[in-house]
Amino acid sequence: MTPVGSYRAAGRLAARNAGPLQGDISVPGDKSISHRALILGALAEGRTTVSGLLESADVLRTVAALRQFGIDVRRECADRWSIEGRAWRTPSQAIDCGNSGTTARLLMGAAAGQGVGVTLVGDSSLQSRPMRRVLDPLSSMGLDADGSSSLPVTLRPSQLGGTAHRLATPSAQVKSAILLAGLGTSDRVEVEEPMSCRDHTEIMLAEMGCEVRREGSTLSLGDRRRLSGTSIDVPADPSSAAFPLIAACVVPGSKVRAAGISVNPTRTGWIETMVEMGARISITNRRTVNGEPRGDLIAEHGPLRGVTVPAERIPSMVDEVPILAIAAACAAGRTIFEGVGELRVKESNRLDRMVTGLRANGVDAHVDGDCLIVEGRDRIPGGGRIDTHGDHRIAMSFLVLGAVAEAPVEVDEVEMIETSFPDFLDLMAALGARFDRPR
Ligand SMILES: O=C(O)C1=C[C@@H](OP(=O)(O)O)[C@@H](O)[C@H](O)C1
Ligand SMILES: C=C(OP(=O)(O)O)C(=O)O
Repeated sequence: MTPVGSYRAAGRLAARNAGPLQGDISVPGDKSISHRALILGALAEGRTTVSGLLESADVLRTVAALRQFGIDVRRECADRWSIEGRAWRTPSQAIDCGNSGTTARLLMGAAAGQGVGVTLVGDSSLQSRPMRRVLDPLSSMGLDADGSSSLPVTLRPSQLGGTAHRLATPSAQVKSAILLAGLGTSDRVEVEEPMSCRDHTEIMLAEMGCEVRREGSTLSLGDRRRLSGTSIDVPADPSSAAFPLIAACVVPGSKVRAAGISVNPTRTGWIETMVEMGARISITNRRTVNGEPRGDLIAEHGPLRGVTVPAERIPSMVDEVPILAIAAACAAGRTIFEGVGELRVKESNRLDRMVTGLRANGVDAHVDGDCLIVEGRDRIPGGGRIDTHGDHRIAMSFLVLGAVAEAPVEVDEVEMIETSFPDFLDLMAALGARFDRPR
């Protein structure tokens, strides 16, 4: 194996156990809040400025898309973006959402509400992800769209009315699409969520002056639906922070600190789960900025035990299940993740990828219905080669496993880590992780 100089290159990469991970890290901005800051800024009257924006491939897809809708979105300087809200224009060409489900689904809602037509396309992974869950409620509001259940999808300019929609799956993307579409009508717009899922859209709508009410599990838009431009500071992404912090929990002798991480309760299911497993993770310096709670996190190595994670908690940790499955592999006893069927329709079938990858590294895991079951071990043999199916969270999860396994763990591709966490490899290397380019 040849040691890697710059970790940002594409291709295969192996991670090997090189001892403790230690240091302070600066985790990039939250992906969900970054998409929303751009889209809501484009829907607002006046100028919105954003600091801490995540400059990852997925978020840059949203930037490019908004420019196609005629919005002036600029990177003013390092760490400051501006968006001048205005009426949206019908784009002259199809919008390529790349690998980003959030871009595709939130833009469907926003474009429908703006009464503009658009064709949305995506990469092969995004083309295989379900879009009916967004198109059905938008159609019930009066959207005229082609009949397809996946991308490419064409929306035609439509005048929307109201809806009272109960989410069939606890999806923040679907909830957000309906609320954004609802900005284009004065009719009653209600969304009922069976389990609470990330609430960044509601929080940011309210911050920008839109009336959003919650009664129990039902959200509704009030009469005031005009947004005013504002300043947004994006907290660091807890879904990205989970990789180095969980790595610190499983690699003996490690201690990692990360400041300014979103600790919005709709995102902290992974911290709750790790703490239940016995992990030494603490949150200090809690504060709220733009209606979003954030705090400083410290994670240290310690013994973990298997737990059962209830289905109701999954929406608050839906993107962290792969890295939590790595923690479960290092825990004493069995961990059961209940109600994780949604992982089948992410960038890859993440249940299948985790089971196959864990087994390739000597860890027993299986799926039973919608449950993922991982049998923890006190030593991880490693030595597996992972076919990531182009999924960033699968690649990062198994590179973390390599930091604790006896033999290196190799992933087939690392380029797509750019979609959510462009600095992941360099940040892990700065903590002491070692990656090699397999010959
Ligand atoms: O709204 C969002 O920003 C997101 C919601 C989640 O998807 P679902 O809405 O499909 O659960 C999550 O997996 C995705 O990474 C980001
Ligand atoms: C599922 C994810 O994102 P998206 O739905 O935006 O593609 C993710 O980042 O894990």
